[in-house]
Amino acid sequence: MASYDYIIVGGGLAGLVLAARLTEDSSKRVLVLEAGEDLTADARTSVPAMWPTLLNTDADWQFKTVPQPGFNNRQISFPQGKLLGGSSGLNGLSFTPSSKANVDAWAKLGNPGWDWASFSKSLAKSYTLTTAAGTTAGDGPLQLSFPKDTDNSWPKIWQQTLGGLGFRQSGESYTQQSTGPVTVADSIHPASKTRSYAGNAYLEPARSRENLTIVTGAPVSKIVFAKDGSAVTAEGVQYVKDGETQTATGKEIILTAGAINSPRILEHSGVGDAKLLAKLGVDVVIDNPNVGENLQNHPMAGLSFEAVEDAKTIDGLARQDPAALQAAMAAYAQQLGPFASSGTNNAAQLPFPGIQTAEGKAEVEALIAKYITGANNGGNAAFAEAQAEFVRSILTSPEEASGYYISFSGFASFNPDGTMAAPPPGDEKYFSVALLLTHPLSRGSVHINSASQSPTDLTIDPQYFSHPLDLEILARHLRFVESLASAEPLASHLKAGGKRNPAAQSAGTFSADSGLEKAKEYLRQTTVGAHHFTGTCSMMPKDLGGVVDAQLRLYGCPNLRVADASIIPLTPRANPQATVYGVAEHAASIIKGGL
Ligand SMILES: Cc1cc2nc3c(=O)[nH]c(=O)nc-3n(C[C@H](O)[C@H](O)[C@H](O)COP(=O)(O)OP(=O)(O)OC[C@H]3O[C@@H](n4cnc5c(N)ncnc54)[C@H](O)[C@@H]3O)c2cc1C
Repeated sequence: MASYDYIIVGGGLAGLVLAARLTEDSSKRVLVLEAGEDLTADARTSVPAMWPTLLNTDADWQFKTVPQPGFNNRQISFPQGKLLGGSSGLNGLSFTPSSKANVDAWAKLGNPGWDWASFSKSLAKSYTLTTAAGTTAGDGPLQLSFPKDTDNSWPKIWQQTLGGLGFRQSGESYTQQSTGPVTVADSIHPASKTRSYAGNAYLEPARSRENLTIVTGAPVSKIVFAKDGSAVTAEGVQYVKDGETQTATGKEIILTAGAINSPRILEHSGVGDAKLLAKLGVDVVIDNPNVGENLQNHPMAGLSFEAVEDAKTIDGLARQDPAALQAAMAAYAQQLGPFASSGTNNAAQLPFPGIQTAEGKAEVEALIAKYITGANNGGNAAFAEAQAEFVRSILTSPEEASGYYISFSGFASFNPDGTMAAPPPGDEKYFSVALLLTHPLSRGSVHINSASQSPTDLTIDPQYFSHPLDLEILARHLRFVESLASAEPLASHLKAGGKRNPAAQSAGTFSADSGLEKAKEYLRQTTVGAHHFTGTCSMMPKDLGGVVDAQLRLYGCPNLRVADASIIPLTPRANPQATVYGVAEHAASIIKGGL
């Protein structure tokens, strides 16, 4: 049986960052076990716009929530990458670091060394950013760039419209804080305009190292523990390869299977709530009811508005019009056009609508007083208090964002089950704004419901909108989206009285007196979950709800660490990949003894 210094369970975003960094020391032998396959040579991972073609294939875990009462009992299906590189190989490419306030709040929970000042250094190790002017910042493996197109007027329209409403770009858009319009970088290589991700940027330079072994198509079923009195040591892992169960042993195990699968593997291995595990017939190794709790995700909604006839949008391509497809392919040959970018570069981080006025301040204070109460906070009371304090500080500051707005030159709407909706038939063009609640208070859970491993052995319950303040805040941001559409210069690029996405069309306007209630009902009907799960093996003191300590060691088993999106105790304010790269770089420094 082979033995290693480190066994990395899950060769996804965090797993491959760790594999690359830990094998820099040639004396350390590292094994990576990845359930999915190596698709690094597959065009669906490399051509930026092709990622949706990987959804609902074998490269996707194809998860589904239980019915969500806050979403009128809809079940929301959602993807997670099952391939070398994990979700970084099929994600939407936006690279949006979180705010200083968010990361500092992790440290405040009792995680020394995880404040913004320290964490941002690890984040900076991960990327090289090439600006539109061709200058570079940083020298990390991941390549970031902006679209090269110069004939697109939407970015200016977006910035000028927000500028007219008092929101000017501030701070640095991708390396620190920023409130107002932001130009978001893509994880796309500036030279080739292909996806840059853990599967190539981190893996390629490390792949040929003799001390690195990668096994794909190798789902890990459990961690093997040894018990000596009350001391628990992780000895190795059990995995399946070509239908055969195998075991690998290692001095240290690092779990990086993502926010859904990391707690799943722990529970199948006997680490979790003893009562739940005993009921399912799993032998309990470490009793910690926090495993699988604190599941956080951004609720995401949006509005599409009909654009004027000569607007440049991607609706023709989305309707698979052959001429539009041909034009997009020709443009991609020049490293331009919709295939060469995420299409989500023009965004905004905006505070509570109206916070700049005395009325707005009073409104948010009244909402906080009404809704942040013990009865609503649920779960671990001490954590709920800390989380509420953090969210209160965000909501009451004109410098912090409670809404993340992503503009899109085309129809962008979701089906009731969370999948992307196609544009309605016809030849109308659309401009859309997707809206995310940056820091939801609602928290859910993911737990196994059976000791036997199967695709249905998980109960995933994000509990969207279970905290009533989330809906109240998002509804006010939705109204603000509507008001944006009637502000200049954007208004002149939309058809007066034009169509909207069908659900918005039937809901009517949200700005009238009864609009807030309409907005809430529209959100219950149409909001979906982003693919941004965090928190299920949270890093914080155990009595606050923690699963790992600030060195990322599992409570009760010091040679098992968790080091992926699941350790993030308070979710980042927008798309999380940048933060997960930072977490993995930080973890590598901790493990190598540098921190
Ligand atoms: C469709 C989609 C779009 C997204 N868009 C964006 C975006 O535009 N911007 C952004 O910032 N973020 C985005 N994200 C989120 C981002 O990609 C994730 O937050 C990030 O990849 C999480 O990293 P991770 O290492 O925790 O997990 P992952 O990258 O998901 O890696 C986990 C790995 O573990 C493997 N694994 C799981 N279980 C086992 C097992 N039992 N045995 C062996 N291997 C196992 C998985 O197959 C996977 O490879 C998106 C995510 C998705 C799914």
